[in-house]
Amino acid sequence: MTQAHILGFPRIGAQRELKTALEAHWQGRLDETGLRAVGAQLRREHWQQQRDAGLDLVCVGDFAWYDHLHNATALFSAAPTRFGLPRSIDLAGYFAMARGTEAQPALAMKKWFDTNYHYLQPEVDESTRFALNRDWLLPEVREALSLGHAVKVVLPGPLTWLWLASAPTAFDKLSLLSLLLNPYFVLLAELNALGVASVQFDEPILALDLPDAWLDAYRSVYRELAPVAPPILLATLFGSVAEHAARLSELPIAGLHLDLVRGPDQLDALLDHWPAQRVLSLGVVDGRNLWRCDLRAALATLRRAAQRHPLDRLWIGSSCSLLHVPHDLRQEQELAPELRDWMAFATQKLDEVATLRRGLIHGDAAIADALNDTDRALDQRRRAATTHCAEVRERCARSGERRAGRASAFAQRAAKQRAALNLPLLPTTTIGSFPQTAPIRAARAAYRQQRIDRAAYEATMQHAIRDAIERQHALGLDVLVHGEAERNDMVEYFGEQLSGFALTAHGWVQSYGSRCVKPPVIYGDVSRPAPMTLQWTRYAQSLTDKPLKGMLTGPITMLCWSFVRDDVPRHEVALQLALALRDEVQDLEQAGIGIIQIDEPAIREGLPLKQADRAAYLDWAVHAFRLTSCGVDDATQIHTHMCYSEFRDILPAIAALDADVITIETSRSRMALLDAFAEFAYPNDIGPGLYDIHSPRLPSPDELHALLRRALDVIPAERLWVNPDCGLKTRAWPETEAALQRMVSIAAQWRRQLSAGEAAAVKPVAAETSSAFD
Ligand SMILES: CN1c2c(nc(N)[nH]c2=O)NC[C@@H]1CNc1ccc(C(=O)N[C@@H](CCC(=O)N[C@@H](CCC(=O)N[C@@H](CCC(=O)O)C(=O)O)C(=O)O)C(=O)O)cc1
Ligand SMILES: N[C@@H](CCS)C(=O)O
Ligand SMILES: [Zn+2]
Repeated sequence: MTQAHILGFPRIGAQRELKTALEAHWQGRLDETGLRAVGAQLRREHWQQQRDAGLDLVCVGDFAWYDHLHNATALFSAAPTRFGLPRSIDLAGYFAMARGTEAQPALAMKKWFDTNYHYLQPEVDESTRFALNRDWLLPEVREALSLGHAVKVVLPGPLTWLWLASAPTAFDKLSLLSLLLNPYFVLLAELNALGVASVQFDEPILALDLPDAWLDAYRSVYRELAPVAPPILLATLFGSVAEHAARLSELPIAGLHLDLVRGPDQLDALLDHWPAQRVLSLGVVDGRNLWRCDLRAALATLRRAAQRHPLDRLWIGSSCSLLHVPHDLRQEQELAPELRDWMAFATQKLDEVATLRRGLIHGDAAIADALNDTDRALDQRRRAATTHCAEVRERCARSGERRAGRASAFAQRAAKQRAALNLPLLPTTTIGSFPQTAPIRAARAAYRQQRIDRAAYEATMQHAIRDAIERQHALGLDVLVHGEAERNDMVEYFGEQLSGFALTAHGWVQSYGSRCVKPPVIYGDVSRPAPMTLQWTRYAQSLTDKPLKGMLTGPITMLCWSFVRDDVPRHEVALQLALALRDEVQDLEQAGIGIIQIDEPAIREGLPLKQADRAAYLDWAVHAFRLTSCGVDDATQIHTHMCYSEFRDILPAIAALDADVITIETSRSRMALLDAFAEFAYPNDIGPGLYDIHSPRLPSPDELHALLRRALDVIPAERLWVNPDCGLKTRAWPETEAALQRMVSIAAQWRRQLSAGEAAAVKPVAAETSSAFD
């Protein structure tokens, strides 16, 4: 029977109930029973929503306390031995790996393919062994079955889990595959016995360029698992798998899911190969963006498929999990009705999927109201004057004619900057944000709710900035920042001030663990009506004689971390953003700000998954950054910052950005990334992150010392900066100051020794007793 389903639902809750409960639990204000009750309630509500919308199956296994890949790590008892956990991982052990402990840094956090969601990276080596832990997943399956739902269990495919795991360099992870299949095997047999309707194996790695050995492994995996499992739906997502059509058709699986939003052209290749007696699930409702589905276009695609594949074996779905979109558009009462009419959040997408199923089976007449309403909204969007600005288009056309670049080469600029800034060897700095304290957030909430006026709000922000400057003075940092107190988020803040952007009030999307972001929506041409950061930066600089780093979010990060219009190519939107931000850079320079950081943490994330598409992206992404940054004088120092991504494969593009200084995340990988920068002979200054800011764990002086020493082994001291690996907004002041104090002190020791030519003799400062682990 034609079935309607989604690949997963957001778990954080319409009111971010899971976030609130998790943070209360971590702070000791909610016990495990209370936390579990919140999780169970959310699951119940989300299953009921799927059922009420008319979907044929509900997803079980998409709920996670922190991350769904980490759930599989717990389910298969694959904790790295360094955590010293018992074989059966419990909730406390799960959180210990996610957040780090006094003794152990957390698992590395990595970007989930090209999304802004972060997964916890499993760690494997030749001693890794697996066993099914029945405390995970199975109780949730029983929960859903007992509520009478038709259950589709969602699991990371074994090859995706293994591919994403980190391992020692020379170790072949595939050698663990047969061991990993054992617990899968046992689990699938149990799911079968429980009466689960289907198991969805998410295998997003199929959208990458995979080595043959991994592609070959698909056959043995699914041959082994299929005989004991409920019907297996292998879900591909985030790109086309057309080149694997023949190979996938040979797998002994019941169904295949295609992401037709990211890979619309793959349908024909799959229809050529995919056997008629098996299920083909077509992901036509976009799980990555919030634009309303063009129901007629989606129906046309489905009908084209139905001409070549039996209708009762066609499923209709979301392109990927709805994890990446906010919960419910009905909460957005403050959004302009015109704009709201163009959108669909997760809840509305459930209806879209169900409507498409009805339309496909019963014809247009059965969904006439929905079709007419969509036609009206989409037509209105196409004709809207608010999306088009002739001035912006003309400026972009003019700017596209030339390549942007700094006036002089790095060496000449560096000399002028040294003279202008007068910084010591191994300058110390931070990445931009300081703790977003309760009073800061409360003042912003009060201002938003009009309980305080603009003057009172600004006074609170100025107070926070003054406080941050004083603390940085006391710590002895060399390059100061204003601390970003006034920013709710590094992307949303700019979105609020740029034309062409709209903001939601409740459009939260999980980024990692309990942390959420509210991506702004780019619906029209982008421009900058007025300076965005000048006032705060000037104020901060007025409080110090030290250099103060201006702080901007770069064009590619603005693009990647927003919901972007789908009626204009992404490279054009990037160009518009670059020109708007370029104006801000120049205003900062004119105001006497000698160092300007343009954050581009998302530049790697935007990289297409397939090699063949990468050069074109990197070309326009680098151009956008250079256009933003290169209009300044040689003596103005441009910094950039990147975090939580694998940068090895884009080092030439990173070098082509030609930022004078780059700060990067390296601490969770213990500087492994820095080796890549060194091997590539990265030419400009580097600040490898010396400690992980996403964990409340205080770095020990020994660790800081060892990491700085490793950095000095591969980067000349004259080009090395000392900093944490990302902004400090998620931390509290006591742990922030304690960590920075250690960092500054280690830098000072090395500086003294290097100046005295006695590098080898440097010893770590004595370890302080307490740890700020909370
Ligand atoms: C650097 N990172 C970022 C990514 N993406 C972004 N868009 N931004 C980023 O900074 N991707 C990669 C990483 C991910 N890292 C993080 C780190 C931290 C957070 C985070 O802390 N998120 C906050 C929400 C931040 C925010 O928008 N705050 C607003 C609203 C706060 C709020 O909830 N207010 C309450 C009232 C509170 C009160 O005190 O009364 C309300 O409105 O109901 C603000 O400060 O005004 C989080 O809480 O999860 C995310 C990604
Ligand atoms: N300047 C930002 C960068 C985060 S990636 C911050 O410090 O939070
Ligand atoms: Zn960062």
